[in-house]
Amino acid sequence: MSVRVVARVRPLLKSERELDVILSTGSSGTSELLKSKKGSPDSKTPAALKERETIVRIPNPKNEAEQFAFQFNAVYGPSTTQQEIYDAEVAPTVKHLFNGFDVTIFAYGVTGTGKTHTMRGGKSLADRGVIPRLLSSIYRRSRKIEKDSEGATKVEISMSYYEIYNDKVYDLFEPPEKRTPAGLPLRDNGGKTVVVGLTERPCTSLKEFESLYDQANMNRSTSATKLNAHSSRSHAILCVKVAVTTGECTRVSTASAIDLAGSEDNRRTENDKERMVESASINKSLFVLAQCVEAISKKHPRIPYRESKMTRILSLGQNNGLTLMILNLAPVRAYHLDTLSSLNFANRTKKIEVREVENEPIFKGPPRPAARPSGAMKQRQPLRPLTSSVNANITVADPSKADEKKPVKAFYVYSDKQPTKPQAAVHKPEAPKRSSPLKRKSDSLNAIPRPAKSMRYTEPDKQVPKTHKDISAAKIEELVEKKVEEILAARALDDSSKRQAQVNEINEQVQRRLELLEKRIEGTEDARAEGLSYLLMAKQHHARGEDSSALKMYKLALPFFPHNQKLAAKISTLEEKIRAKQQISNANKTEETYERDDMPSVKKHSRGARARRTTEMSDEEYVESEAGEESDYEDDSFSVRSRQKRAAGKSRKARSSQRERTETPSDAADLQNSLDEEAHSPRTAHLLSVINSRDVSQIKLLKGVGAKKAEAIVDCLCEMDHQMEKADYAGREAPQARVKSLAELGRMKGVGLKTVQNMRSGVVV
Ligand SMILES: Nc1ncnc2c1ncn2[C@@H]1O[C@H](COP(=O)(O)OP(=O)(O)OP(=O)(O)O)[C@@H](O)[C@H]1O
Repeated sequence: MSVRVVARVRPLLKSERELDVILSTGSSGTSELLKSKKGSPDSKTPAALKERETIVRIPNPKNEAEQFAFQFNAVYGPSTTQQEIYDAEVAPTVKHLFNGFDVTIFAYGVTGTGKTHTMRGGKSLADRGVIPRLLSSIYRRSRKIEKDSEGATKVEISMSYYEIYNDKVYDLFEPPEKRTPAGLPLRDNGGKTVVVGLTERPCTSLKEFESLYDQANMNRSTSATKLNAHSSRSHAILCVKVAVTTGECTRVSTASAIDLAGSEDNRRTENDKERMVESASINKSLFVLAQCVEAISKKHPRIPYRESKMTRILSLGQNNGLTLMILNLAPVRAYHLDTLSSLNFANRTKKIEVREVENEPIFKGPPRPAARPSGAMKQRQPLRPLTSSVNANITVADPSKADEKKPVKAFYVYSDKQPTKPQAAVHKPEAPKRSSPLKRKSDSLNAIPRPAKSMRYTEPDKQVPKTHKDISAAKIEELVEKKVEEILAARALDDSSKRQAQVNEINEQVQRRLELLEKRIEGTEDARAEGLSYLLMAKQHHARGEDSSALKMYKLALPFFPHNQKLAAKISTLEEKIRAKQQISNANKTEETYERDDMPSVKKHSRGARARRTTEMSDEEYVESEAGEESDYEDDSFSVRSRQKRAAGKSRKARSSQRERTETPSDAADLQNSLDEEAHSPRTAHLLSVINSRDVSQIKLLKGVGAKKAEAIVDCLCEMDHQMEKADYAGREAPQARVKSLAELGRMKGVGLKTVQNMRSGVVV
């Protein structure tokens, strides 16, 4: 069965106009624009909705007269309520979940198109999204099953909730302070990707779920961006495990509800540095997802799942069960290109075939008292060698026949007649034993032999006594126990302890090697992500015409892609461009100097006066406002003259503004002194670090600094680099120039001491 893809078009937001609606639905003859406003139901009644549209139309951006049509399993218009979309798309999957099928529901779309609204929804009953409604149905069905079976069937529900933020996995049931910088590792386990060390919380009622879920959502990374006041900065994955136990047979299935972060066009978001890094990571993972979908639909032998944690976890086309994708769309022109690319992505996704495989039931001994943990107890994913091993052999789920089958299956588990097939013991759904991250079928080209599992399997004396205890009540377990004891005794006779020590040693070595390998792989992935984020930032600087910053970013990206000729070419082109710009500006400066030297009013200045002039005249505001006036040339006497003018009391207004802008030598010295005193305060350190970051978006946030001044500062830093390279490094690449003191900052072109003080006063540490 292929992935079911439905589109949901959100209503217009307050800031959007009906005029800008470009999406329509229906066949070409009867196509109707999707433009109802939030809260104003359009002409469609719920009954009409049952006929369900399946086509979305969007104009060709290059030729508006033409339209592209995309067909999905269903299309929901702006007036569709949360209840309607749940009833039509999600409710039917609940019965499959209880029949042992895994269900995956994910929302995909550009930022601000309604993914979180669809998945989580609002607080009111009517606004509740897919997730709370799904949980409500699960609890209702559980109670019904338990009641109908008069207690013979028990349903246990537990859940884990985590986010993938900047390509790192964090447990949302844990407070952010407990997070480690590297996040939680992933492992492949029996064909499924599992997160190691994730908290799994038992959850017995809807109320309990709601409080857990709300609390966990507070740990989720969200921020305001220009396009969405509550933008999700991470992909959030909620896994609800449903275990239905009848007698000794347990069937476990999982519903995964995924709220993906939305792709972002950073030319529109105006993101700052931190948001930009998040955005780069979000865009990268969505790009990899698109590549995976493309590779699957084109039947490529290699699907690049491993290139991002999100795609590894989502494993589209690899997971069994039912998969539903809700494509969220905004109806307006501002999203035109993004919507088109989402529609193309969804169009490819709908062709992906998923195996509709039912999870096999797990055969257990009598339920243990600890099987249903209560309260907020933290339950790590358990190791269950027996259940999984038995599970691997079971074909009949009928509990009445279970007794007949048990001895044979249990015997299989611990018999040493089949030591060459250790996989049976390892292929269990919930035992997160270490396994190679290179295991996936699609990555088989890169796969390396993995002796680890067989080594682990041959540790019977570590596993068996625990399992003995677990199954000692049943007759069959006595048989198994006996058999195991016989085997152990035989091994003991055979100097088994010596062998065991060897096995342990090898096992540890293998484990260490695997860890090293994983670290190396994860390290490479992290490095690549970092490199990509530099590239993205470089592109964004470039697009804004900030060539110097773009060049810096490209240079920072270079070590991550050392053999990328395109990147090297880009860097040298930019260098050329900047050099040419500098030559032009130098030439202009020289011309200006000549002109000034030629002027009769220009006097030779004393050293102190010249320094003062630099200080006074370097303040950009001052230079701008006084441009063309006499002060340009009469600086040495300027402050004295202005005092004289003040005394004469002429044109007070004009002078008072001039007074504000003009520093007397002693004012400048005071200012300089106070800045020197503050030279090593945390505030100064922070200010200098912002300046030295060369990040225009950060610098422009400083008090009294606008975009232009910020860019001028970065340009000035780049010019300093250039001068250092020329003067001290004979044209070789020099380390980045840094501003080391406030005085130095004040000397920069277009800054000035007053500006520095202004900037500094606005810094909060
Ligand atoms: N079907 C809808 N009905 C009413 N309001 C909606 C609907 N869909 C989205 N909205 C509103 O649109 C805004 C953006 O929605 P939401 O935060 O869910 O977007 P998102 O796709 O999750 O964005 P991001 O990827 O940035 O997290 C919110 O104010 C939300 O209330």
